[in-house]
Amino acid sequence: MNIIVADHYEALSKEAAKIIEEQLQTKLGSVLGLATGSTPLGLYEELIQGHRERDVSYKHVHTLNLDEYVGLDKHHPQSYHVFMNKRLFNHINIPLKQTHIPSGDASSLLDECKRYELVIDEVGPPDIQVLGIGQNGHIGFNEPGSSFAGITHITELAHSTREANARFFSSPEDVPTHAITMGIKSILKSKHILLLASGAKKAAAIQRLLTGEANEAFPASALYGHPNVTLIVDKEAYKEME
Ligand SMILES: O=P(O)(O)OC[C@H]1O[C@](O)(CO)[C@@H](O)[C@@H]1O
Repeated sequence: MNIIVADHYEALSKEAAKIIEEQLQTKLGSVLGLATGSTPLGLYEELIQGHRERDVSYKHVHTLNLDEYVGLDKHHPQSYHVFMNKRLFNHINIPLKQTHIPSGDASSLLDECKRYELVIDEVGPPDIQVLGIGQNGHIGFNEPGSSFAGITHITELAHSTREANARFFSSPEDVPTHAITMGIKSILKSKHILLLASGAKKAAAIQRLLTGEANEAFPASALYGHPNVTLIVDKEAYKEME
């Protein structure tokens, strides 16, 4: 695992944006795997700036998002569809038909999981997959105990994940109980994984990631089995290692 320790969150976001923009220079029609949550927000701002100021183009890019809440339609303000449109897609020149996010309100969630796995195979694998990490080590919405052989599936969110994400909802009970997520096996198909972690709240997870062993109790440890992972952390998230 290649590790980049950035001084602070802004530097981390710039490092990640640099890697993505280099990828886009190499291959116009790159496939980007994207994540939600707070961590990639700075990266998305950098990418928007790169599009506006340096003419970085997304015309031929395809994106694949990791997950979506079950039960929220794509216009719900807390859906990951709205998140991605507001935070990135509406500000760059990517045709929306080239952006892919699982539907959390499909009439058959099982069929939606199968459909999305086919989309991953048709569009992907991502040249770069952006990942955040939960305090409990989740990647995507693969909570502790998720199989490393898992493909796109419906998952029950851990209590701690619902608590952590309650900040985005008007009340904690409004946080959905389930999500549709790419499985760990689907995530590991990506050619290069960019794992981002910022802030003291992630320090314990990063320490465990860098000192532990592969174990389904800690989903991020599945990344040991991938040949091309770059971890970009800020000093706060890396402090247990120093
Ligand atoms: O970046 P955050 O908000 O700390 O979230 C970490 C991870 O948790 C999730 O938001 C899911 O809870 C992921 O999408 C994200 O990668």
